[in-house]
This record gives sequence, C-alpha cells and structure tokens, in this order.
Amino acid sequence: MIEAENLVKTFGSTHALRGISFTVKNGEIYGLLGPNGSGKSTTMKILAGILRPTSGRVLVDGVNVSENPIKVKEITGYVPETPVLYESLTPIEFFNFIGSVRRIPGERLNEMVETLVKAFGIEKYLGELIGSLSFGTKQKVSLISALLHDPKVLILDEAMNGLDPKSARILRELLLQFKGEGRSIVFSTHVLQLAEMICDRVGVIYNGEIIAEGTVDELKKFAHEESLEDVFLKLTESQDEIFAVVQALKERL
Ligand SMILES: Nc1ncnc2c1ncn2[C@@H]1O[C@H](COP(=O)(O)OP(=O)(O)OP(=O)(O)O)[C@@H](O)[C@H]1O
Repeated sequence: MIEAENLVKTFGSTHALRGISFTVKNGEIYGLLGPNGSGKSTTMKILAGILRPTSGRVLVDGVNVSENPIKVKEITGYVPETPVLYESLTPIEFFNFIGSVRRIPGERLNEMVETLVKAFGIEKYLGELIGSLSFGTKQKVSLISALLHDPKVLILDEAMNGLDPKSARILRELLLQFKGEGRSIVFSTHVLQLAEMICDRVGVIYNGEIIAEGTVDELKKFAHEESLEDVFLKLTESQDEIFAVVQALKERL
C-alpha cells in the first residue's frame, strides 16, 4: 500500500507539487494523468525515494520513504521516464549488477532474468553494449531490472514509452497479474485509452495539484463526458484552447 500525504515540492521558485495526497491499496492500479509539466515525474520520484519532498510524507507499507529509503527500495520497483542505465555494460552484466546490489540469490536471479528476457524478447541483445541499444530496448532493460527482485510495489513513470505493441501488451498483462497478486501499482501515462483499460482509479494532476480522482466511470459522470480523453481535456481546461488553436491553424494553412 502507498500513502502519499500532502506532498509539496518546490524547485527554487517553481511550485512543482502543491499538496498532493492519494492512496494506492494492495491489488490496485492507480493512474496518474496530467499534462506536461504538471508534476507526475516529481511525484513518482518522491514515491520511489529518489527525491525528498519539501514537505509531506510517503508511506509504503507503513514505512516512511524519507526516513527509511533502503527498506522501501527493497520492496519497490521504479521505472523512470527515461531509462537510467550503465551504457558501457551489456544487459546481462547490468542484470547481474542489480542482482548483487539487491542480494538476489544466483539461481533466483538467473530464473527471473531468463523469464523476463524471454517475455520482452531481448535475448539477442544480451551481449550488446547498452549504449548501442534502441530506446525501446533500453526501456525493456530498465523494466526488467526493476522487476528482478519481485517488488510488492511498482512505480512506473510512462513505462510503456517506446515499447512495441507486443511488449506493451505483455507489460499490460503482467501488471494485471501483479494486481491480482495484491501488489500496488502507480502508473503515469499520456495514453488515456491505456489508463482506461488497466487503472482501477485515476488521479488527474494539474499544476501540481490533484484536481479530480476516482474510477474512470466516476470521472466521466463527474465531468459529464463520454470518454476519459474528453474528461481529461475538460478538467485541464484544454478543450477551448484546442478549439482556438485548431481554428487558427485552419485560417493560416
Ligand atoms: N530538477 C528540477 N529542477 C527544477 N525544476 C524542476 C525539476 N524537476 C521538475 N521541475 C519542474 O517541476 C514541474 C513538474 O515537472 P514534472 O517533470 O514532474 O512534470 P511531468 O508531469 O512529469 O511532465 P511530463 O509529462 O512532461 O513528463 C515542471 O515545471 C518542471 O519544470
């Protein structure tokens, strides 16, 4: 379970988060949706213990992330928006490195690597330098490395980015399986159809605040809209702007 309580984050004069609270229960996929720059990655980094909040706190299974980041990292898998990997290692060297840092027993590590490498179809890249891999393959390496220790909690920041349709479907099925096993998953995405398909609840973040939260059906009722895309555009006050921009383009082109 993840409990984010009144998270505030400032970077100099930028108010990235203005008091964000939400809970992700065991066996729940929570979608964090918001326009560029609204504060999704900042929230994810704070949840993962990569960034400290200016104020507020995060509890993962009751453990305060700022007070005990190591304990939280033991049960958490974090996939950043952009893969952070060692470019001069091969994927297999990187997985072994992660395995030793996380003290995963050799046999278990080999088993996990074999299963996940096969699932995401990267067998032929295991001996190549990470620096030479495509963005999507790096993303798969990043995902696999976040899953090797069988985390109870998953924090996925636009994790489907760059994945081909087959791998995206595999990840989707994997997340639904994890949910069934009682794990907690926070998932940020700009792909609203995907959020509609897999999220039990979503939070819409705008200018560092959660402006609406609920199941997709609840949000549709609340906003009197038929699709999550229309709900999102209405809540983030984008509908009128889009109309004006499209009109201006039509007149000029
Ligand atoms: N390290 C930093 N230093 C200064 N400002 C930052 C830093 N990280 C984030 N910000 C600012 O905080 C705000 C929120 O950024 P954040 O990356 O969380 O948005 P986001 O919702 O993830 O955006 P995107 O959809 O584009 O990935 C933005 O104004 C951003 O410029």
